[in-house]
Amino acid sequence: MEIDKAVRECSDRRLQTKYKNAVYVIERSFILYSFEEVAFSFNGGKDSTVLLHLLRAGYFLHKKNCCDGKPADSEKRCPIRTIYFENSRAFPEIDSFTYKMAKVYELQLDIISLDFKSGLEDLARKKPIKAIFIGTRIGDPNAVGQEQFSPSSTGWPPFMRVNPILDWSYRDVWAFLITCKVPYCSLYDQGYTSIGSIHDTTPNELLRVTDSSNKAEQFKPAYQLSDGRLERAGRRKKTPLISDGADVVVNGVKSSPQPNRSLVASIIGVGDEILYGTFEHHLIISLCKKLHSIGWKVTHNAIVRNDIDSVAEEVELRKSTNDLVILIGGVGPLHSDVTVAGVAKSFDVRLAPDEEFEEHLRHLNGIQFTGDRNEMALLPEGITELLHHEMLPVPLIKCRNVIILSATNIEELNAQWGCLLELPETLLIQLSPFISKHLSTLITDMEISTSLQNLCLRFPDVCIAGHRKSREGPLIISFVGKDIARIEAASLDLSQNFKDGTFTETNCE
Ligand SMILES: Cc1cc2nc3c(=O)[nH]c(=O)nc-3n(C[C@H](O)[C@H](O)[C@H](O)COP(=O)(O)O)c2cc1C
Ligand SMILES: Nc1ncnc2c1ncn2[C@@H]1O[C@H](COP(=O)(O)OP(=O)(O)OP(=O)(O)O)[C@@H](O)[C@H]1O
Ligand SMILES: [Mg+2]
Repeated sequence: MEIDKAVRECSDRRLQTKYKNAVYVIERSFILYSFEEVAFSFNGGKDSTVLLHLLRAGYFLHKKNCCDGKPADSEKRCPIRTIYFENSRAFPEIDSFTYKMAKVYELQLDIISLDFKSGLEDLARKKPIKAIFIGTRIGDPNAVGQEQFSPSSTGWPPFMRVNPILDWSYRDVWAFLITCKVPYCSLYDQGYTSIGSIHDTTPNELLRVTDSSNKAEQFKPAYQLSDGRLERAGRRKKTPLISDGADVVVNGVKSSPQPNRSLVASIIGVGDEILYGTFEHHLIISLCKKLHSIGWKVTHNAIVRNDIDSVAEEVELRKSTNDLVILIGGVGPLHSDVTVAGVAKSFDVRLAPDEEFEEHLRHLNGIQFTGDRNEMALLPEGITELLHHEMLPVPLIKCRNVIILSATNIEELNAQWGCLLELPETLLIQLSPFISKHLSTLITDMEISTSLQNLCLRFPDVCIAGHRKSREGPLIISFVGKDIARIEAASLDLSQNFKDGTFTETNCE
């Protein structure tokens, strides 16, 4: 069988292991379920193309091993029931590739023109389907919590989702397609790295090449994307990020601005040593200043213990009410480094080995891990995005709207912050900056308190605060906001309640 032979004869040990495991899952499924009870969910994408050829190999080997040594009637033919959910938003190239493959390999194609759930309900009524092969891979948004055999979710018709390539990486997918020299949809040679609908998919910007001679813009083929974590960079996010007026560019697509919205962040420092008072956390203060300088509001700072539950609780609390949560501290190989585990727990996912991250760590430390795996390379499964930048020795970890910084000193923090600002996927959009005005006065707190209270009610959009550096020194009233006219109006309003000369403008805070 040509697929089996190509993989067995190649020198890629890792691909051989992945292939062996996937074919094992497929062969066992053919034993567990009769041929009429299984279906293949095929949509012409790269992952389902890999699965198509694994199914062909698995079907052939199953026939050979289980049917009294009688091989399948043809190496090519794989008459498995194949379901394709067709819709008008699919790329024509995907449609035609799907139909072509179905013809070449004699798949029993069922074209379904309903949404996934209704289509599967309809299928369950008409056919005795018990298991469906799907090309889901860890890292796909819907892979969270899935195993190689995962029953369908509550509310869906009952069937087993069989995910033979769940643990395959982007690199494994391309290694397989190229090693086996099988055809794949032409869009992947035009820079598309993951394909959704015509409305939300563009070529991956990371593959763009500009030919300076004729100004033609081209894209390298998908298999040349070196960092598989960015395979979905050409897929537009379903919920565009919010902005406070400037154009927001998400994956190269401009979205309309939402004036006067602001973005909020929380910072969580992890470390018993900070709570004991033996270590001052200058990094958190510095992060506050950095966020403020790009127009973000910091709503909450917390210091938590080096304890998985303490981290998880705090992240859980902050992630739903903030646009971004930044964690700092508790990252590394020590027993007390529990930040990553805490983040996984807060999202209710397990930690799983991340081969790409492991390679970065190995490269950095030259470590030969003694155990099976390096514990530092265990990352929250299905929700982790590695943030790569040429200035970062190891990528930073992002899980949805939570970013984990590994900086231990101010120099490292400055470097990591600089990189975050340059990476579009960090969510750190630069907003219009905050403007502040400070008035200094020698009147007492008692004399000014009522006026300030009323002022706050009239100007809820301006942050008005008073502080003094010493009991005897002047009181400084600060006005902070984004609208200079409102800040001026608030400070004028206050001055008008007192006699001339009561306030002087000052630069110092
Ligand atoms: C054959 C098949 C079975 C699916 N089974 C489930 C399921 O059991 N539970 C579920 O929540 N979604 C299920 N889905 C939906 C997918 O998880 C996912 O929502 C879908 O692929 C849409 O992905 P997209 O939003 O990236 O297009 C299934 C999809 C297919 C094609
Ligand atoms: N329209 C569809 N019809 C049938 N199966 C589908 C459809 N859309 C998704 N699937 C199933 O879900 C799997 C995962 O889809 P996904 O889009 O992540 O991968 P892909 O389309 O194979 O490759 P790519 O990531 O490059 O788009 C597919 O491999 C296929 O099994
Ligand atoms: Mg796809």
